[in-house]
Amino acid sequence: MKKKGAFARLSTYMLRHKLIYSILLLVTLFSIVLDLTMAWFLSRITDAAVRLDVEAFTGLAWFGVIFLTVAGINTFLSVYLKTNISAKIRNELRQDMMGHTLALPQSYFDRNHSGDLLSRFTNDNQSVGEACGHVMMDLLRNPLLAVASFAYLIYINWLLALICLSVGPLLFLTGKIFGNAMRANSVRVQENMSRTTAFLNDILGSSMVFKAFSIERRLQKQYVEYSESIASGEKKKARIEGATGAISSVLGNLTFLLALVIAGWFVAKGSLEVGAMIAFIQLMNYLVGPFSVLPGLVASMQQSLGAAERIFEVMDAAPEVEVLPEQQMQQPDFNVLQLADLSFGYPESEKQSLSKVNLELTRGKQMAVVGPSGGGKSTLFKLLLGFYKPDAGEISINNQAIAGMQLEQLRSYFAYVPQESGLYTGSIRDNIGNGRPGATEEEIIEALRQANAYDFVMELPEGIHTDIGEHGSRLSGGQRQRLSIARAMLKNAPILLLDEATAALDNESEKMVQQAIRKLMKDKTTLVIAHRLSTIQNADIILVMENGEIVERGGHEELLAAEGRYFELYNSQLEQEAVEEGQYSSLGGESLSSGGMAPLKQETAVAGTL
Ligand SMILES: Nc1ncnc2c1ncn2[C@@H]1O[C@H](COP(=O)(O)OP(=O)(O)OP(=O)(O)O)[C@@H](O)[C@H]1O
Repeated sequence: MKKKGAFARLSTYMLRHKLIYSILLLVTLFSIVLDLTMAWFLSRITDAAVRLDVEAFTGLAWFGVIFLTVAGINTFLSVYLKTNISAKIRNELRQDMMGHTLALPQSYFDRNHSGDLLSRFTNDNQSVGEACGHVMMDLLRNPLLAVASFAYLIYINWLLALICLSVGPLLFLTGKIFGNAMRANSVRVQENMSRTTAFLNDILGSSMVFKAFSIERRLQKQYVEYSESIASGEKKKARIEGATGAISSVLGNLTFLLALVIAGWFVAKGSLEVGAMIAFIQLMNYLVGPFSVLPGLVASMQQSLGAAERIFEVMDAAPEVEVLPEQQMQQPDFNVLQLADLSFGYPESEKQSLSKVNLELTRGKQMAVVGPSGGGKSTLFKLLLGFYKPDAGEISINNQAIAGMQLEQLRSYFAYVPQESGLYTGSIRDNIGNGRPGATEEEIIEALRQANAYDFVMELPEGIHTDIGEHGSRLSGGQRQRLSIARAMLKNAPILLLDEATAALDNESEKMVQQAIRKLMKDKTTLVIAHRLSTIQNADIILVMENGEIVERGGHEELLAAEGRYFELYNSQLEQEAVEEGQYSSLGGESLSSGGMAPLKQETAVAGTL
């Protein structure tokens, strides 16, 4: 039933190309006429030869030339149109799928592996394209060819025709049995391919990790397993195809010999001409051939419908927006952001990640959220940006609940600097330009200046047009962060959401990043997740989050004086940094970064305040 659904859905794409399909249908029907004409032509040549009719050969030769030319043109049209229609439908499906994927909520991306999605965009898309072109037209052509050939055979000699037809069901049965086995196997191969793509996606995107941990051998071993599972499926496919081919060919040859013997007998008896016998043999191939290819085609179609289902599964996933958002050009006014009794647990988790969170952030204030890992800090940001909806409680901006806002309107209040810089392959200009569409080169350069990124960008071979590689891999961690900050600067939204990177940067780089952050925070309302408490001592209010709850709040001095959770965190960080600094000193105080070793954190907790 599901398969039918997939076919009906696919038909809506096919119906958009009625004209091409109509021409393709005519070309296909004409190819059948040409096949029958070929049988007729062979019989004429044979008869002329048997009758020693030399004169007839001139006309037949001309006919042959025209026939071959027409057949050639028809074959060209058929192949071209089938490939063309496949390409068109694949293109439309890809675009629709991308449009939908971009509209999917964050929860979808959290649940599904990007490699699996990738395989739907590529392998499944290709399989569906083939179904809409070659497979479908061959499914139409083969039965029609068999019927037309059978009619012609009956016209020549009905008894012989019926004898030949009797082998058809046998061939069909063979094809069906093996077709089922083939389908089950190809589903397994497809699943294995999808798992392998996901695996490749993970490891090829993190080459530094597998190198640093020296897990190449383990990955190779794991990949060998994946690759072997695909190969074993393909070997099984070869066995099934081999067996189908062998049985089909034995049955086909048997039919051929049978027809030859019987037709020869009719010729010897004088009730069939030699030319008719030749035509008969040719037609018989047209009659029997489809019986052996049809089950394979049906299996192929079913496999493609399985692929279509996987594509439609993505398109059926509930989007978070009906229409892809437009980037807002106008800065909205902002006065106050409020969270009232906000509670939230991730859909697949029983744990509450946020529990009755209350806060108020007014214009121009700087608020910092600190706390142990897993406390709920990033989750808070995800809810603010509308990636997830709260289970209870409310978020409001300017006293308007965000639940009633368009997502693009909500997101226009925030400039987000994520922990991972979130840069794309492409030029620096394009990446920073994502902050505001249509930004001029001067504006981009100004943003780079403010983010302390201008100098290093100008030193790159092509300046702002330099390609930064996958996720900015050709840049240092600090450079990536500064570009991410420049992008947020360009957006110039009223509230800055800054998820401070936990990655250790060398001193110089960190100073540059901190300066950039300070500029970014100037005159801005800021909500910052801070991992280094030293960076937030000037914040107007500090919230300590633990187990999804705000367990303490207040100014830096106030919280230290209270000697509570913040005090503990602060002291433990001081101790840790003192230990690290001790380690650094014991190494002779040389520049670790210049010595080629991993940089240790050297600053004390009070340094580098914002
Ligand atoms: N997509 C998810 N699905 C299920 N649980 C999640 C998901 N993301 C986070 N969690 C859980 O929610 C809780 C809060 O996580 P969150 O990422 O908000 O912590 P955090 O305070 O930002 O931690 P860190 O400082 O390490 O970044 C954790 O227990 C975490 O395991």
